[in-house]
Amino acid sequence: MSAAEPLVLAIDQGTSATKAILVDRRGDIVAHGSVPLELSTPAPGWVEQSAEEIWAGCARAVAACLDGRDASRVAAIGLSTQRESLLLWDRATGEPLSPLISWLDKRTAGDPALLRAVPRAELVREVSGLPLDPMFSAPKAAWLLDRYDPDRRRSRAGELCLGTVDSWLLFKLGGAHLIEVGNAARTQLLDVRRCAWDRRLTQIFDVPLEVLPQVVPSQGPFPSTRGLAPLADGVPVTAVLGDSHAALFAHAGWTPGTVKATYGTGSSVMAVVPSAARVSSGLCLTVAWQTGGNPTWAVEGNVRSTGATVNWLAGVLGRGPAELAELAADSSEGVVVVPAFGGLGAPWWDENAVGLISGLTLGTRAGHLARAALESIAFQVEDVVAAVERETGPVTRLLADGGPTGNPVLMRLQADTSGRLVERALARDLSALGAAHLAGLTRGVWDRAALERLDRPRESYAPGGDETTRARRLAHWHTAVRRARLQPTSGDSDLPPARAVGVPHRTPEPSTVQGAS
Ligand SMILES: O=P(O)(O)OC[C@H](O)CO
Repeated sequence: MSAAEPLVLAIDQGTSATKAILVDRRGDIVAHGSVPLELSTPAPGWVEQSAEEIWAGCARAVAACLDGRDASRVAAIGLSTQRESLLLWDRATGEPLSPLISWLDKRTAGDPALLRAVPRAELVREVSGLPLDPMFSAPKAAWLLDRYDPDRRRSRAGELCLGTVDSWLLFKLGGAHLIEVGNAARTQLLDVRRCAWDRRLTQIFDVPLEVLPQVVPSQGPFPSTRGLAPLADGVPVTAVLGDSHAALFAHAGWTPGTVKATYGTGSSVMAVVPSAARVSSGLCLTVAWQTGGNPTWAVEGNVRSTGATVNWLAGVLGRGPAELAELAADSSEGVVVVPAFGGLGAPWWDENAVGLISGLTLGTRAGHLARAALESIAFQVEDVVAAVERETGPVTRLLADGGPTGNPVLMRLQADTSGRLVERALARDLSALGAAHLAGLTRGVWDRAALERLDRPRESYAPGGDETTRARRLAHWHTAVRRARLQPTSGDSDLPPARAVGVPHRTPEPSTVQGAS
């Protein structure tokens, strides 16, 4: 390393792009690089990405970020990655045998790999902290092995490697087959309390232990860089975090009581909890990170469609997503959009919920629909925050990050809908920043006190309106959610059948998850 002030490089490998940032000792982002990433949808419900393209994208993002910079000043590297997505590769050749099956992929809904776990759903949930859902890695692992190693012979012989994106990048960097514990906690194969693979879960999904990576704490040890020009080989990777976990870390959400919401295609609401006690059925229990030997647990609720709803409606109306906020009327005039495009995630976890628009009249205009689409984001996030509040106690402020938070209409709506102070992070790329913060901490670029003091600029939105109006609006939303979750009765036999059933979840009744509403 040169004598000049050290810099930390962070790579955020996400679903739609790979970003790299360079962070100085004050915590300021001094350079960026970004490379878009393709998704392919070869069959209905299938979503794949190319593992080699992901690796190439990381290299290009790093090169773009370091362009014109002194690469020898990079003292440490942090990785933040999309989670749950999974691929299979050959250990000896390092060649991917499969594409990366995205977390968005629903191919395992109704597949034997997932259905054989249904009778053990309660055990799976208790041990892994996660409800059965095609989003998580375990059913993807079973699906991949059923195709590429049906008798599991090559898996048991140690010839194959299953891995999430962090595993893949670490393998490409240093040849070791590892997974960071927070990412492992999202596979549904980990005992979330012991932070170790669980034999009952691996048996349920028929995934031999030999094909799984070694679970490593969030500060490593990880391999150093190799082949990531213009970096010299040997720069240490000193932090790996799941992207949602990394955003919570960047918000300084290290203690119970701080709740963050990351807005993107979907949204993740997450908060650290004091212990790994059982959580309510609407939320997931996960490992936020493991530093200094101790795991920190968090509860998380994933909303499937937030930014995606805006993109969808903008497309339908022939507008750009940014125009939708300008188009939005001051009121939806009773129109409610329930964006259950692929069922509903937290806190409902209902595969069979259908997307709907309710409250249409002959007076409904595009502006009312635009308003209702934005409101659906605020309502869904609030449903999860209310569930988190039941686990952690009063939540008076909500820390927000992600692209859609740049929309002031949405942020004001969130504050008014939630009745909580919303504080939006002004820094871009919070997931990358969180990985940089932890990597710099591990490497001694800053100590804990200096990390706490780093500037975290925010913009605040105080809640407006009164409690009665808030409760009435939420009740109206929940009525529409109940309609979206309504199943046809046998008397509706002249109607087309409900779409293919995924996994029957035990879902909470609206009345039990509305909480304060
Ligand atoms: O790639 P993102 O930022 O949409 O995040 C994906 C999540 O990690 C999926 O759980």
